Amino acid sequence: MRKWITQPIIGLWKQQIPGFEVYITPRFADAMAIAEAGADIIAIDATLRNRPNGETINTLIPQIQQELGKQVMADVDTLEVAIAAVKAGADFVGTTLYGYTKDTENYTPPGFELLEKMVKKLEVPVICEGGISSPQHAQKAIELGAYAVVVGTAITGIDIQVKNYQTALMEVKTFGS
Ligand SMILES: CC(=O)N[C@H](C=O)[C@@H](O)[C@H](O)[C@H](O)COP(=O)(O)O
Repeated sequence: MRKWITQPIIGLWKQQIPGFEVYITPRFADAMAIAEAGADIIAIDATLRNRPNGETINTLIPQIQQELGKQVMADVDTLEVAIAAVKAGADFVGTTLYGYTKDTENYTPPGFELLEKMVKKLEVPVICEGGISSPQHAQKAIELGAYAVVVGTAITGIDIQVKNYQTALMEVKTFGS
């Protein structure tokens, strides 16, 4: 992508590491690979859960900024985690993990409530990511003060969308026959 566009790219690397729940850019080594691939902003899981090699957001965020010269987007699930990430130096925070951690498993993205709280409390730009599935959702996020909106599955998840149509139509067929 870097070769074709000049717009800023947010990069991340999902890595499942046995024994750890953190999987979005869990280690500095992962961030390094993303930086080499041409990302301008590196998104990391900024929750306070354990990560490999004893790394923490307090070591990882400054290291990415100082050694790689990249900005950091902190993917968070709660306001407390967002505050800690900003304290550690995060340049952006995102609602990415709202609904995807033990602390938020009873909530469903988009995290508009979290977005509102973060916009009110934090000095850094807040990105609304996760569960944005219509232009109206995106509009609402911006109205609530989001600096930017990330749309994933609703645009790129063609396999999921086809499956949803298939499931819905199978139900009609089963119940209707
Ligand atoms: C929780 C997690 O792992 N989120 C990931 C973040 O990198 C991606 O799988 C999501 O697609 C992205 O956040 C956009 O969300 P949605 O696909 O709902 O628009």
